[in-house]
Amino acid sequence: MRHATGSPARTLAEVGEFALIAAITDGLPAGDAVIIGPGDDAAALDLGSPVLTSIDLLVEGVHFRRDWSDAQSVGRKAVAVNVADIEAMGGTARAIVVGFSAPGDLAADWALEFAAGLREEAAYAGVSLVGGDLTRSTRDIAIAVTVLGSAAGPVVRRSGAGAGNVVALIGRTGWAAAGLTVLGRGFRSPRAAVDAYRVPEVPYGAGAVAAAAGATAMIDVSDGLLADLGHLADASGVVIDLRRDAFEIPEPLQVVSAATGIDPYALVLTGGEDHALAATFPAGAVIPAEWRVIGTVREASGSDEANRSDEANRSDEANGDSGSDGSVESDESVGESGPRVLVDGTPWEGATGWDHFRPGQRGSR
Ligand SMILES: Nc1ncnc2c1ncn2[C@@H]1O[C@H](COP(=O)(O)OP(=O)(O)O)[C@@H](O)[C@H]1O
Ligand SMILES: Cc1ncc(C[n+]2csc(CCOP(=O)(O)OP(=O)(O)O)c2C)c(N)n1
Ligand SMILES: [Mg+2]
Repeated sequence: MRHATGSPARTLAEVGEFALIAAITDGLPAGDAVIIGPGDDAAALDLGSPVLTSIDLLVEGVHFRRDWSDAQSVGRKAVAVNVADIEAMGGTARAIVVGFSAPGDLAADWALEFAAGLREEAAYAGVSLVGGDLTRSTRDIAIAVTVLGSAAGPVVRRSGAGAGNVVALIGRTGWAAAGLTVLGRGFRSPRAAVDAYRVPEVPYGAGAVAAAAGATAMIDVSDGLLADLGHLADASGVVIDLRRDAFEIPEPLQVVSAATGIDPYALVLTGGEDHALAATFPAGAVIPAEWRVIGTVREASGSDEANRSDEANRSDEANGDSGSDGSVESDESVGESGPRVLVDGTPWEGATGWDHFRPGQRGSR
């Protein structure tokens, strides 16, 4: 793609908006859902129905840093985190539109490598890039990806979990948080954890398989397993009880835990950004291959119900908010407000996941 913008050292201001659009869209492949791709006032798609759509933003300094992630990884992540939301509905992502905003002095190469990352992950995930928008920003890079998808069967909501269901998980948890933690402390290893932070390994295709297998509720794990299952439990009006011994601590997480003193279970249970899928299935359902049963669903008691939308049971421990001083903040506010997600029958003390506007929760830059 570099040919369209000339020398790699050129800035966006030198390249200009339309040459950059041309460089991004030149020769883009289009899937069979695409009627009109980039280049007109809107794209046209034939998705059948229903159409699933979702958007996620990636903001420099909040979701990524240019010194921690290369542009191609940021492009791949921008696609992956969005496709994960369609997976979590039991659907199949078909198309994305991408908003990209960057300062004029950004190296054009960064934008082109970002676009290459978009293409790479889009091809891998089976989605077509059908449009977008470019603007200049005053300082930081911001990316907004909207994804469109279709569902062959009924869509799987967060609200369908019932007492007696089993809870199952596919994909990794804790890896990205482990990577973010070490990057926050100035290290680049273990490499597998840092790579997981840069680009999540989304279990593409697993959402539709879970839907076909009768999943009653589903969510992707962006903020942290306990936090996201809390959203699902909240929407379903149930309590989820996880079994700690259902979780193995993979080797890179053992290394990060040993080096930092962070509880490896805090990483696995509360670390965000791996975009695993968590779903509930009826008791006795055949759980699809590669899903691991991690817990059960039970009825909310009266006091649980009264506190249905109370999210006091959360904080930020495993999301790499270890600060430059290396300290880990925790939240003691679990208590009278019955938490909706338990571990071995007990409320989790402290971190359940990431909350952008929580005091002390921040992306560093
Ligand atoms: N600015 C907004 N306007 C309308 N809906 C929003 C906005 N922000 C979030 N939502 C909706 O709130 C729900 C939860 O958002 P979020 O936690 O970001 O979901 P996810 O983790 O799946 O990306 C989603 O249905 C999302 O579409
Ligand atoms: C530089 C940097 N600091 C901190 C983080 C950690 N972080 C940022 S957002 C986030 C949670 C997931 O992002 P969000 O925008 O909430 O995704 P959504 O739930 O909407 O899918 C985490 C763990 C990061 N990825 N990069
Ligand atoms: Mg979101």
